[in-house]
Amino acid sequence: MTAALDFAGPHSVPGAGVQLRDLAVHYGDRAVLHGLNLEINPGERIAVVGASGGGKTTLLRVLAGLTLPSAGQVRVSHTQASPRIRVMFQEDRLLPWLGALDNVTLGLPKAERHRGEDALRDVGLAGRERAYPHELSGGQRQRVALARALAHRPALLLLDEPFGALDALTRAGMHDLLEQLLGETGATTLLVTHDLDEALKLADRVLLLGGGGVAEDLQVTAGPRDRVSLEPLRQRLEERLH
Ligand SMILES: Nc1ncnc2c1ncn2[C@@H]1O[C@H](COP(=O)(O)OP(=O)(O)OP(=O)(O)O)[C@@H](O)[C@H]1O
Repeated sequence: MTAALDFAGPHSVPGAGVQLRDLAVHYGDRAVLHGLNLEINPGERIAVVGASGGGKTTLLRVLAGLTLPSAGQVRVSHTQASPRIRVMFQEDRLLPWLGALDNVTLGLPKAERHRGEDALRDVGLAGRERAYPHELSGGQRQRVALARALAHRPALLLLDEPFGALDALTRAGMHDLLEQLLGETGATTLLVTHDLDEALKLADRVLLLGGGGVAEDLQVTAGPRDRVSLEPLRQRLEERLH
């Protein structure tokens, strides 16, 4: 009998720490990010919000190693020499010619492929291992993408508007699922979102990007995450956003 979450529990990988010092990213002569300093503790769950074009995706891409900074330092520290970093995008980015299970285990070392079925079960897709992406709904495809990210046991999990293309109901279900699964992994998580409710539900700390750097760095206090308790935080973020 395997544990409910094979990628969690005593064998889960601890989260990575992240340090950014004086980070700058220029596109041509335009500085999208500049003088950005940020420290993320291992296992923290961060949401990044901010005006459109403010550099949220750029920050995520720098952490993923997909965009090279123009200046500054990026450090991802971990007990392992090469901590795994996984990214989940708004589009599922599944390979259409592979079934769900093969999509999840793609790129996993042979000895770790057994985790694929457990991961699919944990996202509610037991029995759909052989289904091709075109046979699944948008929400189910994002579940496969989530299973794929988690089956790799990342030390750093980067989520770029992962539910942005889903309808409200499916999205709410994905929030519950992600909240549960993140609680069971040690991964440090950075979620880029336009949705303040999503940010306040899933994160311990919300960063508002603005003016090229971190304009607000707000801790989401422990306790019930109901609308009333979160209202002051939400208002502060709303004011800064508009
Ligand atoms: N590869 C690129 N080349 C040139 N400009 C780019 C490139 N990638 C992003 N930009 C520009 O940099 C700015 C920041 O983009 P980024 O996608 O990081 O912002 P964002 O905060 O994620 O925006 P949104 O909320 O709309 O997704 C935008 O003006 C964008 O057009």
